[in-house]
Amino acid sequence: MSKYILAIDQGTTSSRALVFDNNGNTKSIAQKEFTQYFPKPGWVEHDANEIWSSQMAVTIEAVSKAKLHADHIAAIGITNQRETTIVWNRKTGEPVYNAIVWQDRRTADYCDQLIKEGWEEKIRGKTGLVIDAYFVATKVKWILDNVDNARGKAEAGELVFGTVDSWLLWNLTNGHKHITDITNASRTLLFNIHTLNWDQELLDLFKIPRSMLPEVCDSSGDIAHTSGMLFARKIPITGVAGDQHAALFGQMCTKEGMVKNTYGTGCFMLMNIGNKPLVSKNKLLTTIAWKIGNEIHYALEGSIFISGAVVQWLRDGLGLIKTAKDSEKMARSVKDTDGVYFVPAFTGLGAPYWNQHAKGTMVGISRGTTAAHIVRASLESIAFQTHDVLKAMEADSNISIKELRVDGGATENDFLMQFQSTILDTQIIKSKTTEVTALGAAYLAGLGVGFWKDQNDIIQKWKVDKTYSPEQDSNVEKQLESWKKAVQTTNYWTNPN
Ligand SMILES: Nc1ncnc2c1ncn2[C@@H]1O[C@H](COP(=O)(O)OP(=O)(O)O)[C@@H](O)[C@H]1O
Ligand SMILES: O=P(O)(O)OC[C@H](O)CO
Repeated sequence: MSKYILAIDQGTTSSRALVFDNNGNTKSIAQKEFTQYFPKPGWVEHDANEIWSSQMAVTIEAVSKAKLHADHIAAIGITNQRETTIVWNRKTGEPVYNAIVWQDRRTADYCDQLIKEGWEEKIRGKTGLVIDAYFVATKVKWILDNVDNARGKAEAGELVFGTVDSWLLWNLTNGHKHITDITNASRTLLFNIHTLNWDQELLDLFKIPRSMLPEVCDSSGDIAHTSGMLFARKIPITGVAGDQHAALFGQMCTKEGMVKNTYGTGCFMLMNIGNKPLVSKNKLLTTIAWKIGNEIHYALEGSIFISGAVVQWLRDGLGLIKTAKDSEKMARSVKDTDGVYFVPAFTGLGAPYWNQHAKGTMVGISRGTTAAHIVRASLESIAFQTHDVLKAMEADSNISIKELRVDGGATENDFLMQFQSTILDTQIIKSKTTEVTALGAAYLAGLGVGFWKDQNDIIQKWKVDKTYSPEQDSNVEKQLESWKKAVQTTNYWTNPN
């Protein structure tokens, strides 16, 4: 009877739900965009209640579109935008403030202070992360310090915090479970990735009461059940992982050295590094890829904050293109960028540069520069940022990356994928399923409920759509050199000393 897995994919710009069959084929999909709030420059917020209502709406829609009912769903898998932080009232379930989104920079100055105080090495050692406004802890601290009575209530045990997985699980279980999966926990700056526990020294540093913390669960297994509010039957929730971790699993990068890059709003490259948390010497992050029972995998991660979002900006901010797809035609209409380089540091620069205060910088403009050159430079910037992360990853792991598995909205762009392959001198392999993140969550859930026997059962289902191989281009070195100078210019602009 239960022949399908339902995946809930709560992303930065939209909530999605997908139903997958036993072969990993998509039976139905429903998607709803929700409101982005930008209350001040550098601030990005979501309405946590809208996250939940949009997610609930698409979940019901996906099941009904597939002409199924609750009995047909063997299990639910959850995957989510990571680091986005919500604090809510334990009794009423009401958020005390909007969700502070991963892109939000409001705590950048406080992070600078922590760096000055010399916390970098200790925090990296314990959490695998760098000190940056990107992560959760400083966002929770900001809410406790800035929302009326929040700190007092938190200290009295009245408030709880969670990332988006935790918020969805709370609502799906009607407030019965306050849990988070281990991959999401590993993005908080509060979780020790060696001991696999919340770290008291870091909780003290950020002044976050322990009573606010969710319980940490595995990424696959018996995690929770829906409360019966959403669907008549209580459905088991047996898979939960942050979206990039789920995508690594969905790409079946289950062996050490395998790498994927997801080209969505941002770009996130993850390499499976096996069961040892290798600490990066090249400004990458170490994160927990997944934990299933006693089996733990770590990953090296390069987080690029802006990739597909640059194309949205070309469309909505500059009006240079009508649709994201147009960017390809326009980029191809010129033979190169005519010397224009664009560093799209709209929300600071992530890996491997980590400049919290960076702003977008365009260099090399002349009277002959056209919209097409700017569009092309924007697409190329995605590939150049990916190049810098990949090189850092090779240096850290001592592995020469011969194959990069890719997914996400911007992989629809053939120009970008081909350029990427040439710049990296690496094969780019696009998987057949475009919804790899949701599929990864479905796989984790399916394994947790015995829908699939084991990982080998799943590996065979992974299929290639397209492969891009490097083209001969004598300009690559020169372009990389110019890109490097453009990044230096960006850094100089925000930090002239
Ligand atoms: N043909 C295209 N060329 C370049 N970028 C594209 C194209 N199609 C979609 N995108 C970009 O992909 C992103 C959406 O991808 P998606 O994987 O849905 O991201 P997310 O999960 O972060 O919302 C958008 O930022 C959009 O601009
Ligand atoms: O929602 P996405 O796909 O842009 O992913 C966001 C990341 O999880 C942020 O770390």
